[in-house]
Amino acid sequence: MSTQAHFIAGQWTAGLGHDIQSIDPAKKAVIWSAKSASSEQIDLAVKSARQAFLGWSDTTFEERLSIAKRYAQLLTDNKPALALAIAQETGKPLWETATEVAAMIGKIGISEKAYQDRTGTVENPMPVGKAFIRHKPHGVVAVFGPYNFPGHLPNGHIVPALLAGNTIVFKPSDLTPLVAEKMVQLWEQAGLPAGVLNLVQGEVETGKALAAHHDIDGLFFTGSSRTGKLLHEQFAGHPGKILALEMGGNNPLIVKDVKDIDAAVHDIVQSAFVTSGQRCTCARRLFIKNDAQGDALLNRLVEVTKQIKVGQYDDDEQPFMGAMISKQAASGMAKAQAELQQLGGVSLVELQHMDTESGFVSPGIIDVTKIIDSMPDEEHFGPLLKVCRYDDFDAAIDHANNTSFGLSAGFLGDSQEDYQHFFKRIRAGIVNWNRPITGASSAAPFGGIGDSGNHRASAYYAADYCAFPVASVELDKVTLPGTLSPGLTF
Ligand SMILES: NC(=O)c1ccc[n+]([C@@H]2O[C@H](COP(=O)([O-])OP(=O)(O)OC[C@H]3O[C@@H](n4cnc5c(N)ncnc54)[C@H](O)[C@@H]3O)[C@@H](O)[C@H]2O)c1
Ligand SMILES: O=CCC[C@H](NC(=O)CCC(=O)O)C(=O)O
Repeated sequence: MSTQAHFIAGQWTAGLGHDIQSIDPAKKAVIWSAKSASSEQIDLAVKSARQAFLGWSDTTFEERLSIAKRYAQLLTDNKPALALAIAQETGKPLWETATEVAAMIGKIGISEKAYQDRTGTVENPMPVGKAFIRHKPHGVVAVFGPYNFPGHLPNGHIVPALLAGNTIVFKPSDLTPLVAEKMVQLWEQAGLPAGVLNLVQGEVETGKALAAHHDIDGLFFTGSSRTGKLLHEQFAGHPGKILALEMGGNNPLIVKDVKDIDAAVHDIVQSAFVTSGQRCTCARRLFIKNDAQGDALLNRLVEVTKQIKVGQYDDDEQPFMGAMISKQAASGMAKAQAELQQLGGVSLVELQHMDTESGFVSPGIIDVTKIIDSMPDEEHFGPLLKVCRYDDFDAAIDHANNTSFGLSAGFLGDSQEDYQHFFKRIRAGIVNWNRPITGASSAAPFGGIGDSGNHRASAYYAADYCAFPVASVELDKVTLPGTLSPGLTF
């Protein structure tokens, strides 16, 4: 339980807003409760970040890095406790939340390299003087996190933003306040100066108030396309503010001519159902060739899916899938399935909301071949895979591209020529061959096109949106040029 839920100007403070709480969706227990930040407290958090900015941006990169390294060490020391908190708030199994903490630790080294590589200083000789390319932090930035990776994804904005010299007001998902609190406590222990990282907790209205604050210089957002678009509209007319949007997807996976059916089924399951389908990169639409091999693959997929273990995050024998984030999210998936069935989709494995008071759902597969042209282009953020049978490879690629999103896409097939054909035509920011489309590397850019992002990829390229470039030509004395412009006399 937490009462002092907000971290403003280096002090843990009780909220002055309304009651908020965090519920463990697997055990159905309240695990955190507090009061949200009031608009005055949000204002104080921005002011504190503004006050801390000059001092923080004046520190050297090495000084900032040494604090980030201490934070990485504290993450390592506290790995089991943080992995448990993530599991409790999200329902994700412990095997998976341990990998989330590992990704958070890995982010520090990767961001250090990315900072040097993408935003370091370049010096070029000139006939007179020198030319420099350097980078400066934007100032005060707001970081918004989603619930599905409550540690790793905000961490993916916070670490590079701090290394670049920005100060931050962090607004985590209202579904995962406990993890945010623990993260910020570790930064505090690592020795981050007061005001450099502030935490305000609350629901949508907290997000709205922070996003609307006149004194933020930018906003780094990971979340749904719906919210991202609202923020984009809100930032219209403010070209001076940097907005990085990491949003959802309606990601396709095409299978064609694979020899090893089990290997393909493995990659499909890993793409569609890991994290109970709650990854932005999860496969939502699966295109399978309409032939005997396609039939065999689909039968095997159905068989394996029915055997997927769903269970408690702390079960001794770990499940593949834990609970979804909330009972509402789980019933939302059952509703989405019912709507697709109503449109003419045929369930091959029915998704079940296993206990309506919890977030547990079993994975589902629905054949949407007959409604592929009429079904809504929506991200159903859970373990429901839509299957479409195709006769023609190019038509399958056209269908795969028939979405306003463009985050991840994959091809499973043994022909390199087919993959190259697919690669040329498919429109997405992450395109994989014979690998799951989830599990993207932090050492690569991560972002999508269309409704999936605004061309500010995160992960390795997060460095790019955390600083702006400054070009300088410099000479250590004011000097008359050797050759004067025509018409000038000295
Ligand atoms: N591309 C990526 O990197 C990526 C990664 C993870 C998740 N996602 C996407 O995130 C979504 C799931 O996360 P979510 O449900 O937490 O997203 P969400 O959009 O509901 O919430 C994200 C954050 O925005 C805040 N927020 C919500 N409405 C707001 C508003 N009107 N104004 C200001 N702030 C507001 C929330 O409180 C939260 O902190 C999925 O769509 C998923 O695909 C994308
Ligand atoms: O839910 C969306 C993120 C999914 C995750 N992507 C990453 O971890 C990107 C790498 C990074 O941000 O460091 C995935 O692909 O599974």
